[in-house]
Amino acid sequence: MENVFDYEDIQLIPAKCVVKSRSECDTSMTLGGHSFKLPVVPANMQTVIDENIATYLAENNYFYIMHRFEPATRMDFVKKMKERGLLASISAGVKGEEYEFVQQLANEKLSPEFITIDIAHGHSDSVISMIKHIKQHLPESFVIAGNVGTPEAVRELENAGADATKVGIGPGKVCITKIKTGFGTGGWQLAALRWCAKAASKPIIADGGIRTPGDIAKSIRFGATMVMIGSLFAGHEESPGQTVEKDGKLLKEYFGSASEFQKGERKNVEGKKMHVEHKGSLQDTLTEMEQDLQSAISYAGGNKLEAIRNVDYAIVKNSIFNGDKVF
Ligand SMILES: NC(=O)C1=CN([C@@H]2O[C@H](COP(=O)(O)OP(=O)(O)OC[C@H]3O[C@@H](n4cnc5c(N)ncnc54)[C@H](OP(=O)(O)O)[C@@H]3O)[C@@H](O)[C@H]2O)C=CC1
Ligand SMILES: Nc1nc2c(ncn2[C@@H]2O[C@H](COP(=O)(O)O)[C@@H](O)[C@H]2O)c(=O)[nH]1
Repeated sequence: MENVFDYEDIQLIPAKCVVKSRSECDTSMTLGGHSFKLPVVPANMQTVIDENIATYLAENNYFYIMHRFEPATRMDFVKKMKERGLLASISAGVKGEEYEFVQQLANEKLSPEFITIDIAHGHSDSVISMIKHIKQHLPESFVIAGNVGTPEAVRELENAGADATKVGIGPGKVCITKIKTGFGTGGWQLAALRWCAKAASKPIIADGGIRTPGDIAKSIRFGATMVMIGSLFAGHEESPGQTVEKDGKLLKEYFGSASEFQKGERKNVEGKKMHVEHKGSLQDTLTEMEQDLQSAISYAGGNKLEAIRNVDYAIVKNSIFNGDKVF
């Protein structure tokens, strides 16, 4: 590992503008042969996405990944999305019952367009075996596997058949993996992304640690095809987390998928619960992200997302915020 840095340590360097208006800049991207408006996906967590949000995103050409924490509803969810002509994008784990679920989908000829294998330590035989199981029974599904934090892991999961890998162990806002285990990419997620992206031959999804819209552009610069975001999406009026009022201010609950709140027990806890500011509508945030990304593309000197991939950058260690509050 040579240079180690994170989002706040980097600034992208502007190139000459080639557009007359930022509205000319195109933020769309493709994954698995499907085109989406933004290279952004809300985290597959229970306080970030539910069926209503998934449907809204699918109807409006945004990528989504439904979480896996209400397993009994997944089959019906896939059916409903298919009946409406919408993309079905679900998550799976690696335990025994998940193998049966995949088999059941295959028996019913229900092939979700996207399946994300979502476990904490994705560089494992259990994930490799699940990738192979999905590819055997649902060969049409695009498989995203994770989470990982090393080039070796990216290569192994790709070789096992994963169509994309998800990078990020512990950079999340409600993550306590770093504190509980001493491991992860928390604090150097952007450098880990670059490290992994250099080894990847398929798309990478950068997962966790995004705190500002500018971090999306930085992720693209360092090799991400898509960026998964939890905390910035958890506070909307549509968000599934409970709304609470504190000192006259509206807040929304956001908890980790490995938190005691999610698990219902205090075992192998690697996540916590917090409250995030109530932010209004989800579409407002998506629109703001699109505009900020259009602006980023213009600073990169192009009119498409790809322009960001080649810009120069400066490492300005921990100096960006200088105590300023961005939002
Ligand atoms: N991105 C991140 O940094 C992290 C994300 N998470 C999220 O939390 C949720 C729960 O994750 P997870 O606990 O993996 O899911 P599960 O509870 O479904 O566990 C999946 C399987 O992997 C095993 N397992 C989990 N962690 C390890 C490990 N470190 N070494 C060996 N085996 C392991 C589990 O067994 P057993 O429980 O018996 O060990 C279980 O059999 C997921 O949504 C995940 O994305 C959790 C932590 C980090
Ligand atoms: N270590 C843990 N990571 C978790 C947990 N629940 C979710 N996550 C990861 O965080 C990101 C979202 O990060 P954010 O910075 O955008 O808020 C999410 O996609 C997961 O990968 C957890 O309990 N522990």
